[in-house]
Amino acid sequence: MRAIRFAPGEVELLDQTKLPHETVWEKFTSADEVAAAIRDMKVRGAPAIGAAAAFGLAAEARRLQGDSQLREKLLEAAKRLRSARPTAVNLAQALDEMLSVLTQTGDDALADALYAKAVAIADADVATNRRIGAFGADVIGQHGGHILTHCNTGSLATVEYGTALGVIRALHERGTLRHVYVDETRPYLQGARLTAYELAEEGIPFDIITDSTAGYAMAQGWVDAVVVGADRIARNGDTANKIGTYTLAVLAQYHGIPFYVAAPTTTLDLATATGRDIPIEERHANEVTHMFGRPIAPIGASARHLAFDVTPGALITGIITECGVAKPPYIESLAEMAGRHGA
Ligand SMILES: CSC[C@@H](O)[C@@H](O)C(=O)COP(=O)(O)O
Repeated sequence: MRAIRFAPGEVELLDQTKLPHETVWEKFTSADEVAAAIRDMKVRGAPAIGAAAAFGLAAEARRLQGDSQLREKLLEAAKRLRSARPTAVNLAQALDEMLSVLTQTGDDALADALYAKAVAIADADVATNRRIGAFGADVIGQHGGHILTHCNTGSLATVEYGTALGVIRALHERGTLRHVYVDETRPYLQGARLTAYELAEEGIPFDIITDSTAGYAMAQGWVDAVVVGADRIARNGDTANKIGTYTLAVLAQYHGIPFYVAAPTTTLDLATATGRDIPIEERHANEVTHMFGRPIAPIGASARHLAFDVTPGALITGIITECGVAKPPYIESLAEMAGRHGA
């Protein structure tokens, strides 16, 4: 399953706000259109927004071909794409990679070179996720086959296969997965709408649970391990991920259940010392007070929608990357993973 299709000068995104009941592809031919799609969460998930932004910038270069201010305009477009969502570092990371092309290529070849770079970013993501899946299945398979996950980290959140959901897919492929508990993930319901959709397509057994059921599920012994994705991982292992992840990690520790993060090394932000320095996106309160455009709270009720929280590295059993599984102390093991990636 893929939610991103591309060709020179355009990128098509499967509108994730409409899944699972409507399958609507939208075509974009400019960076600003893609930035809006990222902001509106038509495409979401850290690696997926990185890849979408890369194709958005490539499309912009083709649209502006022949413009005397091509480079300045591309730099401005990259800024607007970068600010579409602030927490997922993959977005900035993919754009930095794209902009590195500008210094190596003349104007005439820029559109082709940027498109080729975007394709390389997308292809690398798929290969990376397969490796995360294999490392993750090795380590999580030891704990048992009942897994709890949060948000959506699958093919829809990446280019294909997924990170935490890639681990779950790999466990299923090996025949060791027994059951998945899927947090519904208020308020955008990425678990209930998107993860459930992907698991159903694969024939993987699962139950959706409300986010607040996780503690009871753990206390009942239903959960052998938790695996989640990440939007940004600081140098010390502190991990920003979908709001509610921190709560799960605290619950997992209380119940003695291993808690894993699965993420590509492109989600590591070693320039950021701790989770305190990670920018946390706050989205419109309407997303909490309304559902599918209809009010569920008193009109005018005040609300806050923090899209992510930060789980301290101390609560994380291991961070599964495509270069291996980092274990505490993360200051050392994450630097080693980044080094292996660069090697
Ligand atoms: C492989 S996706 C990893 C994370 O991006 C994912 O867990 C998550 O928090 C997504 O948040 P979203 O707000 O849906 O973009």
